[in-house]
Amino acid sequence: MVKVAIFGAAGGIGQSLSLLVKLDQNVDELALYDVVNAPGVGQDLSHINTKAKLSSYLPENDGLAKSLENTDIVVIPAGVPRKPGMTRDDLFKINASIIRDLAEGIATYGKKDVFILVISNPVNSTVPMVAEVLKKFKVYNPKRLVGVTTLDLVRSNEFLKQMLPEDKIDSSNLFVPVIGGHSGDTIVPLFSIGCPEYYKKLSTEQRESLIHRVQYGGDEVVKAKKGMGSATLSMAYAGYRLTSSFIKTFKNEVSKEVAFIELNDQLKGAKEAKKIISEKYGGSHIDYFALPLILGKDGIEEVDYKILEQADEKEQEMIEIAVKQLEKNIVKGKNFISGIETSFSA
Ligand SMILES: NC(=O)c1ccc[n+]([C@@H]2O[C@H](COP(=O)([O-])OP(=O)(O)OC[C@H]3O[C@@H](n4cnc5c(N)ncnc54)[C@H](O)[C@@H]3O)[C@@H](O)[C@H]2O)c1
Ligand SMILES: O=C(O)C[C@H](O)C(=O)O
Repeated sequence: MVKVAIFGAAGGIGQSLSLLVKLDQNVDELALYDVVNAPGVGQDLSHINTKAKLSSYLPENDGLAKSLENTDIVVIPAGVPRKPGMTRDDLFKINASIIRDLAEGIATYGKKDVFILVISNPVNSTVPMVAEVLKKFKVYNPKRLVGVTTLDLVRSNEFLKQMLPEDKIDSSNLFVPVIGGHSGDTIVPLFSIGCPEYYKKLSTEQRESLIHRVQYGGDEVVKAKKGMGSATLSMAYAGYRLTSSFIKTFKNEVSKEVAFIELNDQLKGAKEAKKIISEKYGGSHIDYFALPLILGKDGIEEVDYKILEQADEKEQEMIEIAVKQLEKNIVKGKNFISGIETSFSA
């Protein structure tokens, strides 16, 4: 039995992601939760003839608690998206309390071993926030919480293909690790490691333009949508890709993914990653970072820290820049929780 819950299921990402999860034959139950329209979206999806049983909830009548009953995986795309001219950090004001409240709900009503995937921005701050809430409630397991940065990998694969049309690259087969965080300069694509054979072909100008496009790909969509939101369809695809890797762990399948995680000593390779980030890149306070990881039935089984040393010279400079920004984002998320009393009783 695998049950997935989606918080913010009636939104732009939420609806498409719910559709993709409903189509997954490894899912037995899908619970939708939103402050608006979840029953409508749920009714619609419930007509699809796939295995997953649908349920949908609004906050009233203990909706949040019910959506979490026996839930194995919670995916969170709840909150507001950017408008042109905004940074992801500008979303903090509104999304921080939404994410805190949902995390308190998970801590209170969720299974102890639930997997939590956070999509809501700013990811660099919302993930530390969720961890702090779970720590406060003494239910935190660092192997089971990730921030979703998969869209950065998806974009890297696709933008590289678009830059080299003659090579007829199948971008669905590439794996460009994108490390660091999920905003601007904190997004560090490692093309030299993911696809050296193609990266070698690019001029310095092409490399710079490709990296910039990956770092600011989100802005392209925000601009094109002219105030009507940010990436939803590509994000649903990326979010489903990571969600499906978590779903597969219930069939004892192991996957390699990249996600934004706490570099907690309980994770194999995390201590080494922290040491390198501190000594080589000057990030002595960095305890969250997106890195390649192995996912298995207990969640994150291993973190690939070696990649931090394998990056080429330019990429190493980018990691150094990312670390500085990331530090501020992480502290901001943690401080938000430590400064506020919880509203649920533990
Ligand atoms: N991690 C990434 O790569 C990535 C990519 C794209 C978007 N995002 C982020 O995902 C979030 C959602 O984007 P979207 O385009 O789907 O926005 P949206 O406005 O279309 O949908 C958000 C949904 O969240 C719901 N919601 C608000 N408060 C809630 C609460 N307390 N509980 C449950 N649901 C609640 C809203 O009712 C809405 O249906 C944004 O913060 C956006 O920046 C992240
Ligand atoms: O750009 C945004 O605000 C949404 C998302 O983080 C993205 O990368 O598309």
